Amino acid sequence: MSIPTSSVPASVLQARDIVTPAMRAAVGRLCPDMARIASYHHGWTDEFGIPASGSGKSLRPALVLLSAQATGAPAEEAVPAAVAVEFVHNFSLLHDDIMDADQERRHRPTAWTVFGRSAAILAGDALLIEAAAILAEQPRGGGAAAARLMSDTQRLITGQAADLEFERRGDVTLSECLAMVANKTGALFASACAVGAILVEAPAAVVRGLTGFGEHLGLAFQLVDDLLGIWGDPRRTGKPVLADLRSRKKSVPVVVALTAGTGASARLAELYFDPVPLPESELAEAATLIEEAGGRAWTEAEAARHLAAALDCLDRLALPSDVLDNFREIAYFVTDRSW
Ligand SMILES: CC(C)=CCC/C(C)=C/CC/C(C)=C/COP(=O)(O)OP(=O)(O)O
Repeated sequence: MSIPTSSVPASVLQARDIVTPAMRAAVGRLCPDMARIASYHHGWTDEFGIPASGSGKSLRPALVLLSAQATGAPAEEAVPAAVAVEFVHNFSLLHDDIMDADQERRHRPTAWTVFGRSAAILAGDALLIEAAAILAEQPRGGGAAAARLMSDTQRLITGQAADLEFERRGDVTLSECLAMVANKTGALFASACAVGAILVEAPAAVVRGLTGFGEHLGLAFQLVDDLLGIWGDPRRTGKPVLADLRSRKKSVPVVVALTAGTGASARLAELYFDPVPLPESELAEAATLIEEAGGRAWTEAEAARHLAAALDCLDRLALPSDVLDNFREIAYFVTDRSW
Protein backbone atom coordinates (compact mmCIF):
# COMPACT_ATOMS: atom_id res chain seq x y z
CA MET A 1 0.00 0.00 0.00
CA SER A 2 1.17 3.56 -0.57
CA ILE A 3 -0.39 7.01 -0.28
CA PRO A 4 -3.82 7.15 -1.91
CA THR A 5 -3.52 9.74 -4.69
CA SER A 6 -6.89 11.20 -3.68
CA SER A 7 -5.39 12.48 -0.41
CA VAL A 8 -2.41 14.23 -2.04
CA PRO A 9 -3.00 17.98 -2.51
CA ALA A 10 -3.71 18.92 -6.13
CA SER A 11 -0.83 21.43 -6.06
CA VAL A 12 1.59 18.58 -5.25
CA LEU A 13 0.27 16.37 -8.07
CA GLN A 14 0.45 19.32 -10.48
CA ALA A 15 4.02 20.09 -9.39
CA ARG A 16 5.00 16.47 -10.04
CA ASP A 17 3.54 16.68 -13.55
CA ILE A 18 5.26 19.99 -14.29
CA VAL A 19 8.65 19.15 -12.81
CA THR A 20 9.10 15.48 -13.81
CA PRO A 21 9.82 16.13 -17.53
CA ALA A 22 12.43 18.76 -16.57
CA MET A 23 14.01 16.34 -14.08
CA ARG A 24 14.16 13.62 -16.69
CA ALA A 25 15.79 16.01 -19.17
CA ALA A 26 18.35 17.02 -16.55
CA VAL A 27 19.08 13.39 -15.62
CA GLY A 28 19.59 12.76 -19.34
CA ARG A 29 22.62 15.06 -19.19
CA LEU A 30 24.38 12.73 -16.73
CA CYS A 31 26.55 9.88 -17.99
CA PRO A 32 24.45 6.81 -18.89
CA ASP A 33 25.33 4.78 -15.76
CA MET A 34 24.40 7.63 -13.42
CA ALA A 35 21.27 8.47 -15.42
CA ARG A 36 20.11 4.84 -15.04
CA ILE A 37 20.52 4.85 -11.25
CA ALA A 38 18.91 8.28 -10.88
CA SER A 39 15.95 7.15 -13.02
CA TYR A 40 15.51 4.04 -10.88
CA HIS A 41 15.74 6.04 -7.66
CA HIS A 42 13.22 8.63 -8.87
CA GLY A 43 10.84 5.84 -9.86
CA TRP A 44 10.25 6.64 -13.50
CA THR A 45 7.98 3.89 -14.56
CA ASP A 46 8.69 3.03 -18.18
CA GLU A 47 12.36 2.18 -17.66
CA PHE A 48 12.02 -0.24 -14.74
CA GLY A 49 8.36 -1.23 -14.58
CA ILE A 50 7.98 0.61 -11.26
CA PRO A 51 4.38 1.52 -10.38
CA ALA A 52 3.56 5.24 -10.21
CA SER A 53 3.28 4.91 -6.42
CA GLY A 54 7.01 4.16 -6.42
CA SER A 55 8.10 7.75 -7.00
CA GLY A 56 8.55 10.31 -4.22
CA LYS A 57 5.77 12.60 -3.03
CA SER A 58 7.26 15.73 -4.73
CA LEU A 59 6.55 17.88 -1.67
CA ARG A 60 9.60 20.06 -2.12
CA PRO A 61 9.00 20.81 -5.85
CA ALA A 62 5.45 21.85 -4.95
CA LEU A 63 6.76 24.25 -2.29
CA VAL A 64 9.29 25.70 -4.75
CA LEU A 65 6.64 26.40 -7.41
CA LEU A 66 4.31 27.95 -4.83
CA SER A 67 7.11 30.16 -3.50
CA ALA A 68 7.49 31.70 -6.98
CA GLN A 69 3.70 32.06 -7.33
CA ALA A 70 3.66 33.77 -3.94
CA THR A 71 5.23 36.76 -5.67
CA GLY A 72 2.86 36.65 -8.64
CA ALA A 73 5.29 34.86 -10.98
CA PRO A 74 4.13 31.88 -13.07
CA ALA A 75 5.06 28.47 -11.59
CA GLU A 76 6.97 27.59 -14.77
CA GLU A 77 9.62 30.22 -13.99
CA ALA A 78 10.64 28.27 -10.90
CA VAL A 79 10.92 24.83 -12.53
CA PRO A 80 14.77 24.85 -12.54
CA ALA A 81 14.72 25.60 -8.80
CA ALA A 82 12.22 22.79 -8.18
CA VAL A 83 14.42 20.34 -10.09
CA ALA A 84 17.50 21.48 -8.16
CA VAL A 85 15.85 21.10 -4.73
CA GLU A 86 14.44 17.67 -5.57
CA PHE A 87 17.87 16.56 -6.83
CA VAL A 88 19.46 17.61 -3.53
CA HIS A 89 16.72 15.69 -1.69
CA ASN A 90 17.37 12.60 -3.81
CA PHE A 91 21.15 12.91 -3.37
CA SER A 92 20.53 12.84 0.40
CA LEU A 93 18.23 9.80 0.22
CA LEU A 94 20.63 7.82 -2.00
CA HIS A 95 23.46 8.42 0.46
CA ASP A 96 21.30 8.02 3.58
CA ASP A 97 20.12 4.57 2.47
CA ILE A 98 23.74 3.44 2.18
CA MET A 99 24.71 4.93 5.56
CA ASP A 100 21.73 3.25 7.26
CA ALA A 101 22.01 0.04 5.17
CA ASP A 102 18.29 0.47 4.41
CA GLN A 103 16.92 -2.21 2.07
CA GLU A 104 13.69 -0.54 1.02
CA ARG A 105 12.73 2.97 -0.16
CA ARG A 106 9.54 4.05 -1.88
CA HIS A 107 8.19 0.48 -1.67
CA ARG A 108 11.02 -1.14 -3.63
CA PRO A 109 14.68 -2.17 -3.09
CA THR A 110 17.01 0.77 -2.42
CA ALA A 111 19.28 1.85 -5.28
CA TRP A 112 22.48 0.66 -3.58
CA THR A 113 21.09 -2.87 -3.18
CA VAL A 114 20.37 -2.94 -6.93
CA PHE A 115 23.42 -1.11 -8.36
CA GLY A 116 26.02 -1.42 -5.58
CA ARG A 117 27.22 1.06 -2.98
CA SER A 118 29.91 2.80 -5.03
CA ALA A 119 27.67 3.48 -8.02
CA ALA A 120 24.83 4.74 -5.78
CA ILE A 121 27.23 7.11 -3.97
CA LEU A 122 28.36 8.50 -7.34
CA ALA A 123 24.77 8.88 -8.54
CA GLY A 124 24.01 10.97 -5.42
CA ASP A 125 27.12 13.07 -6.08
CA ALA A 126 26.08 13.56 -9.72
CA LEU A 127 22.62 14.81 -8.68
CA LEU A 128 24.10 17.22 -6.15
CA ILE A 129 26.48 18.75 -8.68
CA GLU A 130 23.72 18.94 -11.30
CA ALA A 131 21.48 20.76 -8.80
CA ALA A 132 24.08 23.50 -8.31
CA ALA A 133 24.78 23.70 -12.06
CA ILE A 134 21.10 24.01 -13.03
CA LEU A 135 20.62 26.99 -10.73
CA ALA A 136 23.95 28.66 -11.46
CA GLU A 137 23.18 28.72 -15.19
CA GLN A 138 19.86 30.57 -14.75
CA PRO A 139 20.23 34.13 -16.09
CA ARG A 140 18.00 35.79 -13.45
CA GLY A 141 18.50 35.13 -9.71
CA GLY A 142 20.33 31.87 -10.44
CA GLY A 143 23.58 32.66 -8.63
CA ALA A 144 21.78 33.76 -5.46
CA ALA A 145 19.46 30.74 -5.58
CA ALA A 146 22.41 28.35 -6.04
CA ALA A 147 24.28 29.92 -3.12
CA ARG A 148 21.19 29.61 -0.94
CA LEU A 149 20.54 25.97 -1.86
CA MET A 150 24.16 24.97 -1.34
CA SER A 151 24.37 26.66 2.07
CA ASP A 152 21.19 24.85 3.14
CA THR A 153 22.69 21.61 1.80
CA GLN A 154 25.67 22.25 4.07
CA ARG A 155 23.20 22.37 6.99
CA LEU A 156 21.63 19.13 5.76
CA ILE A 157 25.07 17.49 5.90
CA THR A 158 25.71 18.98 9.36
CA GLY A 159 22.42 17.48 10.57
CA GLN A 160 23.20 14.09 9.07
CA ALA A 161 26.69 14.12 10.65
CA ALA A 162 25.11 14.82 14.05
CA ASP A 163 22.54 12.06 13.53
CA LEU A 164 25.32 9.55 12.83
CA GLU A 165 27.40 10.77 15.76
CA PHE A 166 24.42 10.45 18.13
CA GLU A 167 24.25 6.70 17.35
CA ARG A 168 27.57 6.32 19.22
CA ARG A 169 26.63 8.56 22.18
CA GLY A 170 24.50 7.88 25.25
CA ASP A 171 24.23 11.47 26.48
CA VAL A 172 22.45 13.27 23.62
CA THR A 173 20.43 16.20 24.96
CA LEU A 174 17.01 17.24 23.64
CA SER A 175 18.36 20.57 22.44
CA GLU A 176 21.15 18.84 20.48
CA CYS A 177 18.56 16.50 19.00
CA LEU A 178 16.26 19.36 17.95
CA ALA A 179 19.18 21.24 16.38
CA MET A 180 20.02 18.07 14.43
CA VAL A 181 16.42 17.85 13.16
CA ALA A 182 16.38 21.53 12.15
CA ASN A 183 19.54 20.99 10.10
CA LYS A 184 18.70 17.58 8.69
CA THR A 185 15.19 18.39 7.46
CA GLY A 186 14.27 22.00 8.31
CA ALA A 187 17.06 23.37 6.10
CA LEU A 188 15.92 21.75 2.83
CA PHE A 189 12.26 22.65 3.43
CA ALA A 190 13.41 26.22 4.11
CA SER A 191 15.35 26.17 0.85
CA ALA A 192 12.36 24.73 -1.02
CA CYS A 193 10.31 27.70 0.17
CA ALA A 194 13.05 30.25 -0.56
CA VAL A 195 14.75 29.38 -3.85
CA GLY A 196 11.70 29.68 -6.12
CA ALA A 197 11.15 33.18 -4.75
CA ILE A 198 14.86 34.04 -5.01
CA LEU A 199 14.93 32.86 -8.63
CA VAL A 200 12.13 35.27 -9.56
CA GLU A 201 13.87 38.03 -7.57
CA ALA A 202 11.22 38.40 -4.85
CA PRO A 203 11.67 41.10 -2.18
CA ALA A 204 13.87 40.04 0.76
CA ALA A 205 10.99 40.27 3.26
CA VAL A 206 8.92 37.76 1.26
CA VAL A 207 11.89 35.38 1.00
CA ARG A 208 12.40 35.67 4.79
CA GLY A 209 8.74 34.92 5.55
CA LEU A 210 8.65 31.93 3.19
CA THR A 211 11.92 30.66 4.67
CA GLY A 212 10.44 30.77 8.18
CA PHE A 213 7.39 28.86 6.97
CA GLY A 214 9.59 26.20 5.36
CA GLU A 215 11.88 25.81 8.36
CA HIS A 216 8.97 25.28 10.79
CA LEU A 217 7.19 22.99 8.35
CA GLY A 218 10.35 20.90 7.89
CA LEU A 219 10.68 20.52 11.66
CA ALA A 220 7.04 19.47 11.98
CA PHE A 221 7.51 17.05 9.05
CA GLN A 222 10.57 15.41 10.62
CA LEU A 223 8.91 15.12 14.05
CA VAL A 224 5.97 13.35 12.41
CA ASP A 225 8.47 11.18 10.50
CA ASP A 226 10.15 10.26 13.80
CA LEU A 227 6.74 9.24 15.20
CA LEU A 228 6.02 7.15 12.09
CA GLY A 229 9.48 5.53 12.38
CA ILE A 230 8.24 3.96 15.64
CA TRP A 231 4.46 3.80 15.41
CA GLY A 232 3.82 4.08 11.64
CA ASP A 233 2.20 1.40 9.50
CA PRO A 234 5.02 -0.10 7.36
CA ARG A 235 2.58 -0.67 4.48
CA ARG A 236 2.13 3.09 4.33
CA THR A 237 5.59 4.34 5.33
CA GLY A 238 7.47 1.85 3.11
CA LYS A 239 9.87 1.29 6.05
CA PRO A 240 10.07 -1.91 8.13
CA VAL A 241 8.19 -1.75 11.45
CA LEU A 242 10.21 -0.29 14.37
CA ALA A 243 13.11 0.36 11.95
CA ASP A 244 14.38 3.41 13.86
CA LEU A 245 14.49 1.48 17.15
CA ARG A 246 16.26 -1.49 15.57
CA SER A 247 19.07 0.84 14.45
CA ARG A 248 18.87 2.60 17.86
CA LYS A 249 18.31 6.00 16.26
CA LYS A 250 18.32 8.92 18.72
CA SER A 251 15.16 10.37 17.23
CA VAL A 252 13.23 13.03 19.13
CA PRO A 253 10.69 10.69 20.85
CA VAL A 254 13.57 8.47 22.00
CA VAL A 255 15.67 11.35 23.38
CA VAL A 256 12.65 12.87 25.15
CA ALA A 257 11.97 9.49 26.79
CA LEU A 258 15.62 8.78 27.66
CA THR A 259 15.98 12.18 29.34
CA ALA A 260 12.62 12.17 31.18
CA GLY A 261 14.08 10.70 34.38
CA THR A 262 11.26 8.19 34.93
CA GLY A 263 11.34 4.44 35.64
CA ALA A 264 10.44 3.86 31.99
CA SER A 265 13.45 6.04 30.97
CA ALA A 266 15.81 3.87 33.02
CA ARG A 267 14.49 0.60 31.53
CA LEU A 268 14.61 2.13 28.02
CA ALA A 269 18.26 3.09 28.58
CA GLU A 270 19.05 -0.51 29.62
CA LEU A 271 17.55 -1.81 26.38
CA TYR A 272 18.89 0.94 24.15
CA PHE A 273 22.48 0.82 25.35
CA ASP A 274 22.75 -2.99 25.46
CA PRO A 275 25.39 -3.84 22.80
CA VAL A 276 23.52 -7.03 21.82
CA PRO A 277 20.96 -6.49 18.97
CA LEU A 278 17.47 -6.19 20.44
CA PRO A 279 15.08 -9.10 19.77
CA GLU A 280 11.70 -8.17 18.25
CA SER A 281 9.92 -8.50 21.64
CA GLU A 282 12.27 -5.93 23.20
CA LEU A 283 11.80 -3.55 20.26
CA ALA A 284 8.07 -3.56 20.99
CA GLU A 285 8.82 -3.06 24.70
CA ALA A 286 11.09 -0.09 23.83
CA ALA A 287 8.24 1.50 21.85
CA THR A 288 5.92 1.10 24.86
CA LEU A 289 8.53 2.57 27.23
CA ILE A 290 9.02 5.59 24.95
CA GLU A 291 5.28 6.20 25.10
CA GLU A 292 5.16 5.71 28.90
CA ALA A 293 8.04 8.15 29.39
CA GLY A 294 6.17 10.81 27.41
CA GLY A 295 8.24 10.71 24.19
CA ARG A 296 5.24 10.26 21.92
CA ALA A 297 3.02 12.94 23.47
CA TRP A 298 5.86 15.50 23.65
CA THR A 299 6.83 14.96 20.01
CA GLU A 300 3.20 15.22 18.86
CA ALA A 301 2.80 18.51 20.75
CA GLU A 302 6.08 19.87 19.35
CA ALA A 303 5.04 18.95 15.78
CA ALA A 304 1.73 20.79 16.34
CA ARG A 305 3.63 23.82 17.72
CA HIS A 306 5.84 23.99 14.60
CA LEU A 307 2.83 23.59 12.32
CA ALA A 308 1.17 26.55 14.06
CA ALA A 309 4.39 28.60 13.80
CA ALA A 310 4.65 27.74 10.09
CA LEU A 311 1.07 28.88 9.45
CA ASP A 312 1.75 32.04 11.43
CA CYS A 313 4.69 32.89 9.11
CA LEU A 314 2.33 32.54 6.13
CA ASP A 315 -0.33 34.73 7.70
CA ARG A 316 2.19 37.56 8.05
CA LEU A 317 2.72 37.60 4.26
CA ALA A 318 0.14 39.18 1.96
CA LEU A 319 -0.09 36.15 -0.33
CA PRO A 320 -2.59 35.62 -3.17
CA SER A 321 -5.44 33.61 -1.61
CA ASP A 322 -5.05 30.57 -3.91
CA VAL A 323 -1.33 30.35 -3.10
CA LEU A 324 -2.04 30.70 0.63
CA ASP A 325 -4.65 27.92 0.46
CA ASN A 326 -2.24 25.63 -1.40
CA PHE A 327 0.58 26.23 1.12
CA ARG A 328 -1.85 25.54 3.99
CA GLU A 329 -3.12 22.36 2.37
CA ILE A 330 0.45 21.03 2.00
CA ALA A 331 1.22 21.97 5.61
CA TYR A 332 -1.75 19.92 6.87
CA PHE A 333 -0.97 17.10 4.47
CA VAL A 334 2.61 16.62 5.69
CA THR A 335 1.76 16.86 9.37
CA ASP A 336 -1.38 14.71 9.38
CA ARG A 337 0.18 11.65 7.81
CA SER A 338 -2.62 9.29 8.67
CA TRP A 339 -3.01 8.45 4.98
C1 LIG B 1 23.57 14.25 3.60
C2 LIG B 1 22.57 13.23 3.92
C3 LIG B 1 22.88 11.84 3.58
C4 LIG B 1 21.43 13.63 4.51
C5 LIG B 1 20.28 12.74 4.81
C6 LIG B 1 19.21 13.56 5.45
C7 LIG B 1 17.91 12.83 5.53
C8 LIG B 1 17.78 11.44 5.01
C9 LIG B 1 16.88 13.44 6.07
C10 LIG B 1 15.55 12.79 6.17
C11 LIG B 1 14.52 13.65 5.55
C12 LIG B 1 13.30 12.85 5.21
C13 LIG B 1 12.40 12.45 6.31
C14 LIG B 1 13.10 12.49 3.96
C15 LIG B 1 11.89 11.82 3.42
O1 LIG B 1 11.21 12.81 2.65
P1 LIG B 1 9.91 12.50 1.82
O2 LIG B 1 8.98 11.71 2.66
O3 LIG B 1 9.43 13.77 1.25
O4 LIG B 1 10.47 11.54 0.68
P2 LIG B 1 9.85 11.19 -0.76
O5 LIG B 1 10.54 12.08 -1.74
O6 LIG B 1 10.24 9.75 -0.97
O7 LIG B 1 8.38 11.38 -0.72
